[in-house]
Amino acid sequence: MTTPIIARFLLNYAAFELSVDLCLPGSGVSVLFGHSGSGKTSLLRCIAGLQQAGQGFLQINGKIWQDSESGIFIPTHKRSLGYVFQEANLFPHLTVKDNLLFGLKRIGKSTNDLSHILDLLGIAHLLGRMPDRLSGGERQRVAIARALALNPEILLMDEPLAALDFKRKQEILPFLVRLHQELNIPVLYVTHSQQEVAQLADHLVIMNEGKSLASGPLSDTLSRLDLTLAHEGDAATVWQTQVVGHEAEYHLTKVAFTGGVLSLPSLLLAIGTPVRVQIYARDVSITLQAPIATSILNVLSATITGIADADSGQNVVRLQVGTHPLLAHITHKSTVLLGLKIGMLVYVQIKATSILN
Ligand SMILES: Nc1ncnc2c1ncn2[C@@H]1O[C@H](COP(=O)(O)OP(=O)(O)OP(=O)(O)O)[C@@H](O)[C@H]1O
Repeated sequence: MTTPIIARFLLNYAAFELSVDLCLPGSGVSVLFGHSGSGKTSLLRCIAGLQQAGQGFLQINGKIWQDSESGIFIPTHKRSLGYVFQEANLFPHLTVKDNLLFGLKRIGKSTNDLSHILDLLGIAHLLGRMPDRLSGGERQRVAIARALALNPEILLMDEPLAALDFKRKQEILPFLVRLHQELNIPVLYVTHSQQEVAQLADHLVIMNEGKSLASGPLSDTLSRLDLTLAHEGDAATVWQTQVVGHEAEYHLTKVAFTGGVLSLPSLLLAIGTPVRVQIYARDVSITLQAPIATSILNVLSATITGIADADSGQNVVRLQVGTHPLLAHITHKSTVLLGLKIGMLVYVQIKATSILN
């Protein structure tokens, strides 16, 4: 059992107030998502102790790092945390190895102790290089390794991919996904990118004007009809599935989730491999009876759990498939013609899925 993170802060700048009361999982990736200026970095800085909120309570891994009522404020250098910024900020005059060893020698560690981290981030072959001979993505992977080197109890990442171009982002994301699967410390990850949310988040916090508008498991939060995310053109839910079989003759892979099986374009993955799939609301249609002749392979039974008011002729319908929430964007006319109501048992047809990892 991991202890949840408790973070309560009231921080006042001249023209901005951060006021949050969060309880976050003590493992996995919690993404802080929100518009520019919503307070994501300020929250991360309060957690790191780089900013001292006038009123605050922070508990990480069962330890109290701040309790303004009791006058407790552990300074940043005594907090067991790793911090990764947008820019890698490596020491330019030191090799990758010496950058990693900086701070480690003091506690008698060598790069041998880091072999797992080096493997995870694919940087073992770069140890002798100077930072100016690294690509942006490599530099950032070294910065992440440096943040992990001291074995922190939490990893804070502030838009670690924002300074990279599209190609470099695609290059580094699989490393972050691997980290996510193998790290057993909690990660707080700030981003504006929906792609990073879909690929990395287990828990999603939506920040708005210094407050947490929503905080919950990824798919539950993505599918909340009272939030704008579910209404956007690229609204989607993300399901955790597992490879259960392949149909080589049709170039298909079957993945199972609690609620059924999905067919996906062929994946070269062993049975049992976890796979995240992203299902766009625009790719989901609803039928009252099981379709008998349809080209769509993924037909699942579902229960309607919510219908948002029609906006410009379109309804957002939230469904439950097994234990997974699902969104469908359908025309208001279809909602009326089919007589869709909360609680109805229906079938969903899922036209396409994006495989995230
Ligand atoms: N040291 C400071 N003094 C005064 N105001 C500040 C300070 N730091 C941040 N702010 C203000 O606090 C608000 C929140 O800033 P913050 O950097 O936390 O937002 P953010 O959500 O991380 O934004 P972005 O996504 O653009 O990085 C902004 O209005 C910013 O101008």
